[in-house]
Amino acid sequence: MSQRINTQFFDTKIEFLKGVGPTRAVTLNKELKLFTFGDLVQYYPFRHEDRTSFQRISELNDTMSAAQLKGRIRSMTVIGEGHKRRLTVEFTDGTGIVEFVFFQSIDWHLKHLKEGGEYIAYGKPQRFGQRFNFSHPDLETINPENEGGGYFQPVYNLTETLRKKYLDSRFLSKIMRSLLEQATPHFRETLPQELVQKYRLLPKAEAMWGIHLPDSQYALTQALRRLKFEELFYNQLRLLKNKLLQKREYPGQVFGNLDMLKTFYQQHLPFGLTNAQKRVLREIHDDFKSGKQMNRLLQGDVGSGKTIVAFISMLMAIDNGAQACLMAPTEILADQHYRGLKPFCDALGINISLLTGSTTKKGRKIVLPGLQDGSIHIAVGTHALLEDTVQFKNLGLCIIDEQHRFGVAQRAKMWAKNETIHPHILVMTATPIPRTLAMTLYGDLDLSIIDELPAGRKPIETVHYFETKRLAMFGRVKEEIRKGRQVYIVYPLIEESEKLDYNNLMEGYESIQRTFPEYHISMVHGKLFPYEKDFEMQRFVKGETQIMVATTVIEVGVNVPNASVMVIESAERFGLSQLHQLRGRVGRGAEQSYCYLMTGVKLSKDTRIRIDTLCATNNGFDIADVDLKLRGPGDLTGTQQSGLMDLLLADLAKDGAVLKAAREAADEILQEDPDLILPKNEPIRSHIDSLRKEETNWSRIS
Ligand SMILES: Nc1ncnc2c1ncn2[C@@H]1O[C@H](COP(=O)(O)OP(=O)(O)OP(=O)(O)O)[C@@H](O)[C@H]1O
Repeated sequence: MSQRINTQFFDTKIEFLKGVGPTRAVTLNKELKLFTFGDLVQYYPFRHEDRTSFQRISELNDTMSAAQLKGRIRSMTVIGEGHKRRLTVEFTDGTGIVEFVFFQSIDWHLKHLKEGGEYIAYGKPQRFGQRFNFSHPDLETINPENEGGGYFQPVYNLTETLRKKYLDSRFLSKIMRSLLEQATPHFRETLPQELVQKYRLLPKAEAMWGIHLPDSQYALTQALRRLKFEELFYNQLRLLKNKLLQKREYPGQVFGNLDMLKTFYQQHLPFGLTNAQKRVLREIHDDFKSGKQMNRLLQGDVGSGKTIVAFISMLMAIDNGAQACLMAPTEILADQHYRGLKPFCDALGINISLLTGSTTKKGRKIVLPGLQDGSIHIAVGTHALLEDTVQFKNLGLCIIDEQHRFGVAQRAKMWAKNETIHPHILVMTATPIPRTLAMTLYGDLDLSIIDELPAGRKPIETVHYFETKRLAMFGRVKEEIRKGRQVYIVYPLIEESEKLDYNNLMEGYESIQRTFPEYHISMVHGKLFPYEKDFEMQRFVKGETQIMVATTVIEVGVNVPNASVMVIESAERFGLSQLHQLRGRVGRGAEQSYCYLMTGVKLSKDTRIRIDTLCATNNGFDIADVDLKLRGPGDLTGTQQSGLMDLLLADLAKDGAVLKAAREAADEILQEDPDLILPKNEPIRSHIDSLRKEETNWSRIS
């Protein structure tokens, strides 16, 4: 989120800044989209080089990520020709000799560097034989400003054109200094004093100096903390304020009657609910009683029993004269939910129907009128439910399984299916999202977590096998099948190399047929027609086949409790959360289950971490944390574009503590002053005003 500083001073064009002028201004406009003082001052460096002290050549070692030397050029030699040409420079400080190597801008260096001249050099030392070598070090002549070291050099993102024109980080830090000198009296405090004091934050102006030109590591850390806090505070304030508005503006149907639920609970529920399931149901019921429209995210690890929570929530709606729908991301899942819930519905006298892309015209002719006249109580389906032709008499609850496959737009579409009084929305996800991410991504939803697995589940034992040990793995698989268990063998399928993957899958299938001639095998992949998928799936569900060879179509939600082995082929090609999801297809009954990760022999560092993490833990939330660190939030959710995530400074993988504090602060302020009218909150009001000019995200909020 931009941290716009809205005073006239910051609207001044950068060409008027000392050291810039019209020509450079045009380049900066074009290359970095920097037009005004405000743009420039918010162009933050992405790191700082520690130029506080000098190292001696005799002290250099291999572990240093960078070193700063002060010395003299002994000689310069050009070696090679054409594009193999390079310049080597011998440099000494009296304690030893190092070599600088330049592959580019050789002529420029020859012109500007002088043998015998004294310079300060900064770069990464690398040992070559007896000597240390610096590739393209940063060289400066010694002057009164840099002679003693003692400063941090900010490093800005630059383009090639800028570098060619010598508009480099040093240039930017110079103009930044002159800008900050002028700007200091113009910075407005964007946070209320109370917050600045309570969270011991630097004042805005000081933080702006600190992030560009800190005089110590401490000053930099403090500046970053203050600015990240501000960014996250406004991010959370917006989400919480939205939530507040929604609660205020949108009434919800009240579902107070629980008769059907009690009958179900006493007569039909095949197991006792876990405490976590009970707690979550209470949270949902509290929402249903509140008279406000519910918007809740239900997170639960794989196999934690979300479906039954969904069903009981639907019962509450139906018991009170409303209809409910459950939307799943794939036909297989929709079908599974339908088959799983149908017997319960039959026992309770509830009409449930399935609506997917493969529902026939004839089928639709029954389902659509049934939903419209209210005789069908529950619709289970895929995104086919979103179509305009699907109309409900009184949709009271919409449950969306696996939200991240649906967009926010779809959520809104479901919302509009009841114009009189919007349905309650429950979003369920089995991909645990780290708390920090959930707070920013779904910060406007209430959060319920099922953090407990049903009793009697044994943790899945996960083992990594290199391809060379395949036979040993097959041996263990056989053992399990002999005990009467079933096995999944999953192959990756990604679009770019679909054909290749398909061939792999077929080869795998044949080799499995050869290895297990005595057993029956099902195969499911994306090229099958839905009815074929369904047929194969059902053979496995019924236990007619012992092995299911599949691509990731089975990734989410498939529930066959007798399956106790999951073999993941080419595991290096899957992301961590996806591996966890796949593994979650086993361990759903009382038997000990196993997950075998097959990989080639050469593993990258990231793959190693993924495999080790999976072997070490079954906890989806811990896994999500590692995944966030490995992949970053955008990749994890595919929501980089959503606008919710465009954080400039804060890193959700690392700044969890700041985020928590910022959310707490935003929450406290809104509790006390929901409309932000108290005089002490004036800085917030005027900051939002300036943000609103730039960002539509804020425009709804008054
Ligand atoms: N309290 C419970 N005690 C025993 N078994 C339970 C309980 N709750 C659910 N189950 C069973 O656990 C299995 C997994 O439940 P469910 O399919 O709802 O998981 P889930 O949370 O949707 O997980 P996933 O997202 O992996 O599909 C099902 O066979 C279900 O019947």
